[in-house]
Amino acid sequence: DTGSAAAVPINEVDIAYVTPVTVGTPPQTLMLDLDTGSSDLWVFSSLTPSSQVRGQEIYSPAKSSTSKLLSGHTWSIRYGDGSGSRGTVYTDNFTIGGLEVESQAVQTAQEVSSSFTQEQSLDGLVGLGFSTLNTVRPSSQLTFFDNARPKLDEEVFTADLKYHATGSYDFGFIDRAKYTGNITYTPVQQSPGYWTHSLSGYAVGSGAFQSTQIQGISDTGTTLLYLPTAIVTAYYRQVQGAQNSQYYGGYVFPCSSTLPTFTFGIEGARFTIPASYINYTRISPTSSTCYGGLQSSSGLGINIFGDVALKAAFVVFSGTNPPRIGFGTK
Ligand SMILES: Cc1cc(CN)n(C)n1
Repeated sequence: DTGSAAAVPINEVDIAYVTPVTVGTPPQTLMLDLDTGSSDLWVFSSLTPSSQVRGQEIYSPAKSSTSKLLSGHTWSIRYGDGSGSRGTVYTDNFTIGGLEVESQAVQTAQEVSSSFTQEQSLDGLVGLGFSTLNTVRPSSQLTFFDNARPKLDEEVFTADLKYHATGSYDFGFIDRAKYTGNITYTPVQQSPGYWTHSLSGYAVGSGAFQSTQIQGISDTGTTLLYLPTAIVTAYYRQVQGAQNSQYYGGYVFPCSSTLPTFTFGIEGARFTIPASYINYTRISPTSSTCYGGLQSSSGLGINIFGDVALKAAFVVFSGTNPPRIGFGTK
């Protein structure tokens, strides 16, 4: 089997991407954020207090003839950006792009943090990290990918995220029409549960490529690219008027700046992030100061290859044994 579904940016700066999924019988359609940086599948639901729901679609297990309570099981998750949610668990039929998993653990939110309430276009997340990260207790649950794996033509899923446009997620096949040349693969270290791998180096603009191993996680649920401070300062040194602002919590610069591109390496391959992806957003709608799509990872304890980097490539998440990740030019 295979599946293919859209990845739709939820706002004009691609802060996150959502994908239509269906839960239950008859199917209830929700727009979920497919997140390779976590492993919980959770949804706004009929159990979410109405004071915390602001325009989101909800899953109502009572309206599904195939829902089953996973009795005595709860979950609670906190993301790197401080957002979080918690609740109870049902199993039900779950499909993405025509690919169905029967009896998928669907984590129903009984509480969500304010940033989720404020994001009216996002109805929950589908964790596509390794199932070891799942927070359901007393018994942890499998991700959609792990449940779908036995029926997939190929043990892969791919991400084709786009800048200010709708991209796609595919399951079970690698679509040759979505990239040129070959996919370059590199090993993944699956503990503690992220898609952890290394970049082979970087270049700022037309500068020389610096060969250096940079370990981090490819995380479709994180908006920006977070790298070591030394690399980030070298980048913004090329930008007139750029500064690392305590007030805004990162590098800002005049929106009129000419930004350099940023190139990262995967083994011998090179992928260049256009300057426009790094001119991320105005710090407020009428401001002429802009916030960068490349920021320092020093506060995070981990480097994160988020959407700003991933949307510059066609990415293959391979669940083979051992797992690996592949990047193709598009
Ligand atoms: C909701 C959410 C998901 C992620 C990335 N895994 N972050 C940083 N926030």
